[in-house]
Amino acid sequence: MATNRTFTMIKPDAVSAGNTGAIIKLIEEAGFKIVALKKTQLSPERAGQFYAVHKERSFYQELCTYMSSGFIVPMILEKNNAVEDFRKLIGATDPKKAEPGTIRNLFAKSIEANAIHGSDSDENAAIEGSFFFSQLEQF
Ligand SMILES: Nc1ncnc2c1ncn2[C@@H]1O[C@H](COP(=O)(O)OP(=O)(O)OP(=O)(O)O)[C@@H](O)[C@H]1O
Repeated sequence: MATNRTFTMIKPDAVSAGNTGAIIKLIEEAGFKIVALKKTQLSPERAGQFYAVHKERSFYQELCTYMSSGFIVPMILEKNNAVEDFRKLIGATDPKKAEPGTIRNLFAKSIEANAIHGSDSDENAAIEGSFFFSQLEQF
């Protein structure tokens, strides 16, 4: 199961810019099925927990402030080879380096406000999905 799933969230810059629908359309057109979806907002503390792996990085506090600044749309997605294929679909962290046609190339504002998150491994996809969704919601 885990190898066919990934976790994503549309970040505050893209939600507030009204790009949620356009981004979900690209995700579905790329063959991903939506398993779970919600609109929510993180507190700075919850954002800090989600990005705890980055707590020694210089941008950590700024990232937590940004990620709690508005609504986000977390989702669990399903597709063969989901983690790798989704990282390709969203493109590089820095939108200036993201391939044309990728979600970050099309919608990201900066290396921080980069429109969307994608899990980097099957293990993290499962952990991150469970951060936002109960077992009952992950049918
Ligand atoms: N140099 C930076 N300055 C500011 N913010 C950054 C920087 N590098 C990364 N970030 C922010 O931290 C997030 C996590 O960084 P990471 O290196 O894990 O990138 P990623 O794996 O492409 O992104 P994500 O985990 O969100 O999919 C980035 O998506 C971005 O929002």
